[in-house]
Amino acid sequence: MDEGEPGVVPAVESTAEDIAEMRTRGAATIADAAAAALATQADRSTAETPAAFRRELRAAARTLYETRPTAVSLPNALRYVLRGMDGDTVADLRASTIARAEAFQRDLAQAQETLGEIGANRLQDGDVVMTHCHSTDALSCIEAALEDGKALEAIVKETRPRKQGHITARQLREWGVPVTLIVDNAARRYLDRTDHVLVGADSIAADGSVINKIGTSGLAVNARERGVPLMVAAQTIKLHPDTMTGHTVEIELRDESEVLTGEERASIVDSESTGGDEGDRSPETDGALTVENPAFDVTPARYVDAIVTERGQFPPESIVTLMRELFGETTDEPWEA
Ligand SMILES: O=P(O)(O)OC[C@H]1O[C@H](OP(=O)(O)O)[C@H](O)[C@@H]1O
Repeated sequence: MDEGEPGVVPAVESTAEDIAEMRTRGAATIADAAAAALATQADRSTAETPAAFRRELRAAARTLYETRPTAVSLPNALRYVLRGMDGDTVADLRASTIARAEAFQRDLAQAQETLGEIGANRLQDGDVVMTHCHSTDALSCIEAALEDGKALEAIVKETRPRKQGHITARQLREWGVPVTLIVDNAARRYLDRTDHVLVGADSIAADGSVINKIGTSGLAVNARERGVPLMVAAQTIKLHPDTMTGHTVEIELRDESEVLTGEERASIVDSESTGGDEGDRSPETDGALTVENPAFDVTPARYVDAIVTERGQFPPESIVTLMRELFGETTDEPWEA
Protein backbone atom coordinates (compact mmCIF):
# COMPACT_ATOMS: atom_id res chain seq x y z
CA MET A 1 0.00 0.00 0.00
CA ASP A 2 1.27 3.49 -0.80
CA GLU A 3 1.78 5.27 2.50
CA GLY A 4 0.67 8.83 2.88
CA GLU A 5 -0.28 9.96 -0.61
CA PRO A 6 -0.46 13.76 -0.67
CA GLY A 7 -3.79 15.14 0.50
CA VAL A 8 -5.28 11.80 1.58
CA VAL A 9 -7.07 12.36 4.86
CA PRO A 10 -6.18 10.15 7.89
CA ALA A 11 -9.66 8.59 7.94
CA VAL A 12 -9.04 7.14 4.47
CA GLU A 13 -5.63 5.84 5.53
CA SER A 14 -7.20 4.13 8.51
CA THR A 15 -10.04 2.61 6.43
CA ALA A 16 -7.37 1.25 4.07
CA GLU A 17 -5.44 -0.19 6.98
CA ASP A 18 -8.59 -1.80 8.42
CA ILE A 19 -9.27 -3.46 5.06
CA ALA A 20 -5.68 -4.65 4.63
CA GLU A 21 -5.61 -6.05 8.18
CA MET A 22 -9.11 -7.57 7.72
CA ARG A 23 -10.66 -5.69 10.61
CA THR A 24 -13.05 -4.64 7.85
CA ARG A 25 -13.68 -7.70 5.68
CA GLY A 26 -16.19 -9.37 3.39
CA ALA A 27 -16.52 -8.15 -0.18
CA ALA A 28 -19.71 -6.12 0.28
CA THR A 29 -18.57 -4.60 3.58
CA ILE A 30 -15.26 -3.59 2.00
CA ALA A 31 -17.09 -1.89 -0.89
CA ASP A 32 -19.34 -0.04 1.54
CA ALA A 33 -16.37 1.12 3.64
CA ALA A 34 -14.47 2.24 0.53
CA ALA A 35 -17.38 4.35 -0.71
CA ALA A 36 -17.79 5.88 2.75
CA ALA A 37 -14.06 6.66 2.83
CA LEU A 38 -14.25 8.50 -0.50
CA ALA A 39 -17.18 10.53 0.85
CA THR A 40 -15.08 11.39 3.90
CA GLN A 41 -12.17 12.40 1.67
CA ALA A 42 -14.50 14.66 -0.31
CA ASP A 43 -15.96 16.12 2.86
CA ARG A 44 -12.63 16.83 4.59
CA SER A 45 -10.56 17.80 1.56
CA THR A 46 -8.81 21.15 1.87
CA ALA A 47 -8.12 21.33 -1.88
CA GLU A 48 -8.51 24.84 -3.23
CA THR A 49 -8.89 24.05 -6.91
CA PRO A 50 -11.03 21.51 -8.78
CA ALA A 51 -7.88 19.91 -10.21
CA ALA A 52 -6.38 19.50 -6.72
CA PHE A 53 -9.66 18.06 -5.45
CA ARG A 54 -9.79 15.48 -8.23
CA ARG A 55 -6.13 14.58 -7.61
CA GLU A 56 -6.85 14.01 -3.93
CA LEU A 57 -9.87 11.82 -4.63
CA ARG A 58 -7.85 9.74 -7.08
CA ALA A 59 -5.06 9.38 -4.52
CA ALA A 60 -7.60 8.31 -1.87
CA ALA A 61 -9.05 5.73 -4.28
CA ARG A 62 -5.56 4.39 -5.03
CA THR A 63 -4.83 4.06 -1.32
CA LEU A 64 -8.00 2.00 -0.88
CA TYR A 65 -7.48 0.01 -4.10
CA GLU A 66 -4.04 -1.19 -3.07
CA THR A 67 -5.24 -2.92 0.11
CA ARG A 68 -6.49 -6.32 -1.09
CA PRO A 69 -6.47 -7.62 -4.66
CA THR A 70 -9.19 -10.26 -5.04
CA ALA A 71 -12.62 -8.84 -4.20
CA VAL A 72 -13.69 -6.86 -7.26
CA SER A 73 -16.37 -5.09 -5.26
CA LEU A 74 -13.59 -2.75 -4.11
CA PRO A 75 -12.52 -1.39 -7.53
CA ASN A 76 -16.13 -1.51 -8.71
CA ALA A 77 -17.12 0.73 -5.78
CA LEU A 78 -14.23 3.14 -6.34
CA ARG A 79 -14.98 3.37 -10.06
CA TYR A 80 -18.65 4.02 -9.43
CA VAL A 81 -18.02 6.83 -6.97
CA LEU A 82 -15.26 8.53 -8.98
CA ARG A 83 -17.40 8.47 -12.12
CA GLY A 84 -20.01 10.49 -10.25
CA MET A 85 -17.53 13.21 -9.28
CA ASP A 86 -18.85 16.11 -11.31
CA GLY A 87 -18.72 19.92 -11.28
CA ASP A 88 -16.61 22.96 -12.09
CA THR A 89 -16.06 24.11 -8.52
CA VAL A 90 -14.69 22.39 -5.43
CA ALA A 91 -18.09 22.78 -3.76
CA ASP A 92 -19.88 21.04 -6.64
CA LEU A 93 -17.28 18.30 -6.85
CA ARG A 94 -17.57 17.73 -3.11
CA ALA A 95 -21.36 17.57 -3.16
CA SER A 96 -21.56 15.27 -6.20
CA THR A 97 -18.95 12.86 -4.82
CA ILE A 98 -20.65 12.61 -1.44
CA ALA A 99 -24.07 12.13 -3.06
CA ARG A 100 -22.70 9.43 -5.35
CA ALA A 101 -21.04 7.56 -2.47
CA GLU A 102 -24.24 7.69 -0.44
CA ALA A 103 -26.27 6.43 -3.40
CA PHE A 104 -23.80 3.60 -3.81
CA GLN A 105 -24.16 2.58 -0.16
CA ARG A 106 -27.96 2.72 -0.36
CA ASP A 107 -28.01 0.61 -3.53
CA LEU A 108 -25.63 -1.90 -1.98
CA ALA A 109 -27.88 -2.44 1.03
CA GLN A 110 -30.97 -2.65 -1.19
CA ALA A 111 -29.30 -5.11 -3.56
CA GLN A 112 -28.41 -7.38 -0.68
CA GLU A 113 -31.97 -7.36 0.58
CA THR A 114 -33.42 -8.08 -2.87
CA LEU A 115 -30.88 -10.82 -3.48
CA GLY A 116 -31.84 -12.38 -0.15
CA GLU A 117 -35.50 -12.54 -1.13
CA ILE A 118 -34.61 -14.17 -4.45
CA GLY A 119 -32.21 -16.66 -2.86
CA ALA A 120 -34.72 -17.57 -0.16
CA ASN A 121 -36.93 -19.10 -2.87
CA ARG A 122 -34.40 -21.88 -3.28
CA LEU A 123 -34.63 -22.83 0.39
CA GLN A 124 -37.48 -25.02 1.65
CA ASP A 125 -38.93 -25.38 5.12
CA GLY A 126 -36.80 -27.91 7.03
CA ASP A 127 -33.69 -27.58 4.82
CA VAL A 128 -30.18 -28.00 6.13
CA VAL A 129 -27.74 -25.47 4.69
CA MET A 130 -23.97 -25.80 4.76
CA THR A 131 -21.99 -22.54 4.81
CA HIS A 132 -18.35 -21.66 4.21
CA CYS A 133 -16.69 -18.55 5.62
CA HIS A 134 -18.87 -15.54 6.40
CA SER A 135 -20.84 -13.91 3.62
CA THR A 136 -23.42 -11.20 4.23
CA ASP A 137 -24.96 -11.96 0.82
CA ALA A 138 -25.36 -15.64 1.71
CA LEU A 139 -26.76 -14.79 5.13
CA SER A 140 -29.27 -12.44 3.53
CA CYS A 141 -30.83 -15.47 1.76
CA ILE A 142 -31.12 -17.32 5.06
CA GLU A 143 -32.57 -14.28 6.81
CA ALA A 144 -35.23 -13.85 4.13
CA ALA A 145 -36.15 -17.55 4.28
CA LEU A 146 -36.54 -17.29 8.06
CA GLU A 147 -38.72 -14.21 7.62
CA ASP A 148 -40.85 -16.29 5.24
CA GLY A 149 -41.45 -18.64 8.18
CA LYS A 150 -39.16 -21.44 6.97
CA ALA A 151 -37.29 -23.41 9.62
CA LEU A 152 -33.66 -24.00 8.63
CA GLU A 153 -30.69 -25.73 10.16
CA ALA A 154 -27.09 -24.88 9.42
CA ILE A 155 -23.86 -26.80 9.20
CA VAL A 156 -21.18 -24.15 9.49
CA LYS A 157 -17.64 -24.80 8.33
CA GLU A 158 -15.07 -23.29 10.63
CA THR A 159 -13.04 -21.90 7.68
CA ARG A 160 -9.39 -21.99 8.52
CA PRO A 161 -7.17 -20.13 8.94
CA ARG A 162 -9.15 -17.11 10.22
CA LYS A 163 -12.27 -19.01 11.31
CA GLN A 164 -14.82 -16.60 9.86
CA GLY A 165 -17.27 -19.49 10.27
CA HIS A 166 -17.56 -18.34 13.89
CA ILE A 167 -19.04 -15.03 12.70
CA THR A 168 -21.59 -16.97 10.62
CA ALA A 169 -22.42 -19.23 13.55
CA ARG A 170 -22.91 -16.24 15.87
CA GLN A 171 -25.28 -14.55 13.42
CA LEU A 172 -27.28 -17.70 12.80
CA ARG A 173 -27.64 -18.38 16.52
CA GLU A 174 -28.85 -14.79 16.99
CA TRP A 175 -31.58 -15.63 14.49
CA GLY A 176 -32.40 -18.85 16.39
CA VAL A 177 -31.06 -21.23 13.73
CA PRO A 178 -29.72 -24.54 15.10
CA VAL A 179 -26.02 -24.63 14.18
CA THR A 180 -23.59 -27.51 13.90
CA LEU A 181 -20.04 -26.16 13.69
CA ILE A 182 -17.56 -28.46 11.96
CA VAL A 183 -13.89 -28.35 11.03
CA ASP A 184 -13.33 -27.89 7.31
CA ASN A 185 -12.11 -31.45 6.86
CA ALA A 186 -15.46 -32.83 8.07
CA ALA A 187 -17.46 -31.21 5.27
CA ARG A 188 -17.78 -34.23 3.00
CA ARG A 189 -19.09 -36.37 5.83
CA TYR A 190 -21.77 -33.79 6.66
CA LEU A 191 -22.84 -33.32 3.05
CA ASP A 192 -24.86 -36.52 3.57
CA ARG A 193 -27.34 -34.52 5.58
CA THR A 194 -27.09 -31.22 3.68
CA ASP A 195 -29.75 -29.93 1.27
CA HIS A 196 -27.86 -26.87 -0.03
CA VAL A 197 -24.34 -25.55 0.06
CA LEU A 198 -24.61 -21.76 0.24
CA VAL A 199 -21.56 -19.53 -0.20
CA GLY A 200 -20.79 -15.94 -1.13
CA ALA A 201 -18.26 -14.65 -3.64
CA ASP A 202 -15.44 -12.15 -3.78
CA SER A 203 -15.41 -12.07 -7.56
CA ILE A 204 -17.26 -13.80 -10.36
CA ALA A 205 -15.52 -14.24 -13.69
CA ALA A 206 -17.06 -13.93 -17.13
CA ASP A 207 -16.99 -17.71 -17.61
CA GLY A 208 -19.12 -18.13 -14.46
CA SER A 209 -16.32 -19.36 -12.24
CA VAL A 210 -16.55 -18.20 -8.65
CA ILE A 211 -13.65 -16.77 -6.68
CA ASN A 212 -14.37 -17.23 -3.00
CA LYS A 213 -12.73 -18.15 0.29
CA ILE A 214 -10.11 -20.86 0.03
CA GLY A 215 -11.78 -24.24 0.34
CA THR A 216 -14.85 -23.36 -1.70
CA SER A 217 -13.69 -25.29 -4.77
CA GLY A 218 -13.02 -28.51 -2.84
CA LEU A 219 -16.38 -28.16 -1.13
CA ALA A 220 -18.04 -27.66 -4.52
CA VAL A 221 -16.48 -30.80 -5.99
CA ASN A 222 -17.54 -32.84 -2.96
CA ALA A 223 -21.04 -31.37 -3.07
CA ARG A 224 -21.41 -32.33 -6.72
CA GLU A 225 -20.22 -35.85 -5.98
CA ARG A 226 -22.85 -36.09 -3.23
CA GLY A 227 -25.58 -34.53 -5.36
CA VAL A 228 -25.95 -31.45 -3.16
CA PRO A 229 -26.61 -28.22 -5.09
CA LEU A 230 -24.20 -25.31 -4.67
CA MET A 231 -25.76 -21.86 -4.61
CA VAL A 232 -23.62 -18.70 -4.76
CA ALA A 233 -25.10 -15.49 -3.34
CA ALA A 234 -23.40 -12.52 -4.96
CA GLN A 235 -24.57 -9.00 -5.69
CA THR A 236 -23.70 -7.76 -9.17
CA ILE A 237 -20.95 -5.64 -7.60
CA LYS A 238 -19.05 -8.96 -7.40
CA LEU A 239 -19.01 -9.38 -11.19
CA HIS A 240 -15.46 -8.85 -12.41
CA PRO A 241 -15.69 -6.84 -15.65
CA ASP A 242 -12.00 -7.21 -16.57
CA THR A 243 -12.47 -10.97 -16.94
CA MET A 244 -14.56 -10.30 -20.06
CA THR A 245 -11.30 -9.40 -21.79
CA GLY A 246 -9.30 -12.32 -20.46
CA HIS A 247 -7.91 -10.75 -17.27
CA THR A 248 -7.46 -13.34 -14.53
CA VAL A 249 -8.34 -12.58 -10.92
CA GLU A 250 -5.37 -12.20 -8.62
CA ILE A 251 -5.56 -14.54 -5.63
CA GLU A 252 -4.42 -12.82 -2.46
CA LEU A 253 -1.60 -14.54 -0.60
CA ARG A 254 -1.72 -13.67 3.08
CA ASP A 255 0.86 -13.84 5.80
CA GLU A 256 2.28 -17.05 7.20
CA SER A 257 1.41 -15.94 10.72
CA GLU A 258 -2.30 -16.68 10.04
CA VAL A 259 -1.37 -20.35 9.61
CA LEU A 260 1.62 -20.94 11.86
CA THR A 261 2.86 -19.18 14.99
CA GLY A 262 6.56 -18.57 15.48
CA GLU A 263 6.52 -21.23 18.18
CA GLU A 264 4.88 -23.76 15.86
CA ARG A 265 7.45 -23.00 13.19
CA ALA A 266 10.23 -23.53 15.69
CA SER A 267 8.73 -26.88 16.70
CA ILE A 268 8.86 -28.04 13.07
CA VAL A 269 12.21 -26.61 12.05
CA ASP A 270 14.50 -27.36 14.96
CA SER A 271 18.14 -26.36 15.20
CA GLU A 272 19.28 -29.83 14.16
CA SER A 273 17.53 -29.78 10.79
CA THR A 274 18.51 -26.19 10.01
CA GLY A 275 22.03 -26.80 11.25
CA GLY A 276 21.84 -23.40 12.85
CA ASP A 277 21.42 -21.87 16.27
CA GLU A 278 18.33 -22.20 18.44
CA GLY A 279 17.46 -18.61 17.65
CA ASP A 280 18.00 -18.98 13.93
CA ARG A 281 14.39 -19.84 13.00
CA SER A 282 12.94 -16.90 11.19
CA PRO A 283 11.02 -17.56 7.97
CA GLU A 284 13.94 -15.99 6.13
CA THR A 285 16.50 -18.42 7.53
CA ASP A 286 14.21 -21.49 7.55
CA GLY A 287 13.82 -21.25 3.81
CA ALA A 288 13.18 -24.97 3.42
CA LEU A 289 9.87 -24.75 5.27
CA THR A 290 7.52 -22.73 3.14
CA VAL A 291 4.04 -21.82 4.35
CA GLU A 292 1.63 -20.68 1.67
CA ASN A 293 -1.62 -19.02 2.62
CA PRO A 294 -3.85 -18.26 -0.37
CA ALA A 295 -7.03 -16.56 0.82
CA PHE A 296 -9.21 -17.60 -2.13
CA ASP A 297 -9.67 -20.24 -4.78
CA VAL A 298 -11.52 -20.60 -8.07
CA THR A 299 -14.55 -22.86 -8.43
CA PRO A 300 -15.23 -23.71 -12.07
CA ALA A 301 -18.71 -22.88 -13.34
CA ARG A 302 -19.57 -26.56 -13.86
CA TYR A 303 -19.74 -27.12 -10.08
CA VAL A 304 -22.06 -24.18 -9.47
CA ASP A 305 -25.82 -24.65 -9.72
CA ALA A 306 -26.94 -21.04 -9.46
CA ILE A 307 -25.58 -17.56 -8.94
CA VAL A 308 -28.15 -15.50 -7.07
CA THR A 309 -27.93 -11.75 -7.62
CA GLU A 310 -30.30 -8.85 -7.01
CA ARG A 311 -31.14 -9.09 -10.73
CA GLY A 312 -32.34 -12.68 -10.44
CA GLN A 313 -30.70 -16.09 -10.34
CA PHE A 314 -28.51 -17.25 -13.19
CA PRO A 315 -26.87 -20.43 -14.36
CA PRO A 316 -23.16 -19.52 -14.07
CA GLU A 317 -22.55 -19.87 -17.81
CA SER A 318 -24.99 -17.05 -18.57
CA ILE A 319 -23.62 -14.52 -16.10
CA VAL A 320 -21.51 -12.91 -18.83
CA THR A 321 -24.70 -11.52 -20.40
CA LEU A 322 -25.51 -9.65 -17.22
CA MET A 323 -21.90 -8.53 -16.93
CA ARG A 324 -21.97 -7.00 -20.42
CA GLU A 325 -25.24 -5.26 -19.70
CA LEU A 326 -23.97 -3.72 -16.46
CA PHE A 327 -20.37 -2.91 -17.31
CA GLY A 328 -20.13 -2.77 -21.11
CA GLU A 329 -17.08 -4.28 -22.77
CA THR A 330 -14.40 -2.13 -21.25
CA THR A 331 -13.44 -0.86 -17.84
CA ASP A 332 -11.07 1.86 -16.77
CA GLU A 333 -9.22 2.76 -13.62
CA PRO A 334 -10.17 6.38 -13.02
CA TRP A 335 -7.84 6.57 -9.99
CA GLU A 336 -4.89 6.24 -12.43
CA ALA A 337 -6.09 9.09 -14.66
O1 LIG B 1 -19.77 -9.68 0.47
P1 LIG B 1 -20.03 -10.79 1.41
O2 LIG B 1 -21.12 -11.68 0.93
O3 LIG B 1 -20.27 -10.31 2.84
O4 LIG B 1 -18.68 -11.67 1.51
C1 LIG B 1 -18.16 -12.28 0.35
C2 LIG B 1 -16.89 -13.01 0.64
O5 LIG B 1 -15.94 -12.15 1.28
C3 LIG B 1 -15.18 -12.94 2.20
O6 LIG B 1 -13.81 -12.72 2.04
P2 LIG B 1 -12.86 -12.15 3.25
O7 LIG B 1 -13.33 -12.72 4.55
O8 LIG B 1 -12.94 -10.64 3.19
O9 LIG B 1 -11.48 -12.64 2.89
C4 LIG B 1 -15.57 -14.38 1.99
O10 LIG B 1 -14.79 -15.02 1.00
C5 LIG B 1 -17.01 -14.21 1.57
O11 LIG B 1 -17.56 -15.33 0.92
